[in-house]
Amino acid sequence: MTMEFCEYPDREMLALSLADRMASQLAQHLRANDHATLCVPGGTSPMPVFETLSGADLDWGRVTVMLGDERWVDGEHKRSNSRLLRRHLLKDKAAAAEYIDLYTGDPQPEDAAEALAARIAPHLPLTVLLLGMGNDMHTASLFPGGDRLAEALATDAPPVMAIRAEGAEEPRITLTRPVLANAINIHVLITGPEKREALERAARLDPLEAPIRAFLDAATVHWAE
Ligand SMILES: O=C1O[C@H](COP(=O)(O)O)[C@@H](O)[C@H](O)[C@H]1O
Repeated sequence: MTMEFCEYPDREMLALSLADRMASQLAQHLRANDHATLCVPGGTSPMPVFETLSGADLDWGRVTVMLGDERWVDGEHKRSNSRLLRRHLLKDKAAAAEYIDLYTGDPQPEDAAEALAARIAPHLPLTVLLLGMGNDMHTASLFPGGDRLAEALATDAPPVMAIRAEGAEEPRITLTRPVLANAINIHVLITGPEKREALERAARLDPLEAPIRAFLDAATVHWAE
């Protein structure tokens, strides 16, 4: 499989079109299955997609939503990915979705990884996965230089792992390569020239240097200036 690249005239068009595509994939899955799982990134880029998706006409009561990674901070902290999700996605029609919060309140993410793996297991494979990417080519919390990156990128990695990296401000919890790469539909959302250049560079590198690389062959990349 090779990466599909979609370029949009502006960020608004990107958000509308990507949200529509993700909603269609979830709806199609729900026509043949009882449940669907939507996995999304944190950070700032996906906000407009969330805003549109939250109003999508879907049977949200049969959809489980989770993040691909979380910063180990309280749910009300300004850097919490869950906080962003609650404000921009889990509202309107999407308020009916089940949400699996990766932040458990345990002192360290290591304390929570095993229980989280058991919690997400019945919801796999992910039906629709949206990934973001940092300028350093990290995706989810798979950071270049992360203390357990090689383990998290291994094909036999545990589904959920704690990870620490210089580029991350706080300890993280992340879904790992086997869970992410096994998603039925994979989308990558990036905006701006710097991220486009980083993505093009990542395509020529090893996942250990550019973790997003691990998912590109099966992904549709969505980009706007
Ligand atoms: O720290 C994170 O960063 C990436 C990219 O975020 P953005 O703000 O540049 O869009 C995000 O995909 C990841 O989920 C998040 O934890």
